[in-house]
Amino acid sequence: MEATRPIIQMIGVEKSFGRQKVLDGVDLDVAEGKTTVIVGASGEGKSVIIKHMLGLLRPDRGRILFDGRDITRMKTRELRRVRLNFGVLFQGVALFDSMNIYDNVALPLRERTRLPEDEVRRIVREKLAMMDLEGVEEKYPAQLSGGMQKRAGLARALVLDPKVVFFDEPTTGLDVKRSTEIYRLFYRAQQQLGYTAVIVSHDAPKIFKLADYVALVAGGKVQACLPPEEFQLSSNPYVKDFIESTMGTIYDTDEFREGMMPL
Ligand SMILES: Nc1ncnc2c1ncn2[C@@H]1O[C@H](COP(=O)(O)OP(=O)(O)OP(=O)(O)O)[C@@H](O)[C@H]1O
Repeated sequence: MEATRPIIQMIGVEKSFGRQKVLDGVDLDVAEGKTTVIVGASGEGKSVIIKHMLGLLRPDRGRILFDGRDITRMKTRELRRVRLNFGVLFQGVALFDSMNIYDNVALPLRERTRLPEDEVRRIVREKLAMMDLEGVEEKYPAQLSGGMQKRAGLARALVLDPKVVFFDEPTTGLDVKRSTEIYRLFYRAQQQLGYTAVIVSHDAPKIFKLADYVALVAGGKVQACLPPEEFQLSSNPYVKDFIESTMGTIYDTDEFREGMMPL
């Protein structure tokens, strides 16, 4: 894979909540235009890492750079401008129930830009089409399936053409078919729009297919950030543990069983 420059860098980031030290020197480069998937056991600090990248949490120590600029030292106004580069889809961040899908997706454009309504309409339709959601503009969130709601949320996250899209637990609550659909559309949209993706996921090892890099968070640090094939061969003990604990899932998949048949 060709080397790409990091669009986000975390350097020696430490963070405690009370007496609990969650991040103990996190170093992580997020490669521009690529997909970095953050994995790790529950409670290891994956979401805390994302919140630092977004500037929602400030580190006790260390720096976080976006495009080479230290966001930990920015004033609120400057940080707000930086955040215009980010699209966010968090677990549990729902659409507004009282607005139809069109208005939900149009909201960031109306709040953050002064585009005329016909331009807003063009962009909203384009993003909904990208998520295979034509014809739902007038519907309200409650009238859509869980998978469609997530896709509408993704359309909204993409509406300002962000440089980086953060996706925390994208498929929570969805069955295998619907979660595969989300990943497929996410991948297709990324091919078209070229954004950098940072995904927190429990879908290992399935998610490895989507990843350019897999970053494992354990023991307060990023233990490894490697392309999936190298990640699976890493000799780092935390990575080996993680791979072993997810191996069960690998053995359970159809592809694996089919692959084993000839033996
Ligand atoms: N604002 C906060 N105040 C206090 N503790 C927090 C706060 N945010 C996170 N924590 C703690 O930090 C730890 C890491 O949380 P985090 O949500 O990042 O884990 P995670 O790896 O994303 O877990 P999961 O996979 O279960 O979502 C947890 O013990 C959590 O309770």
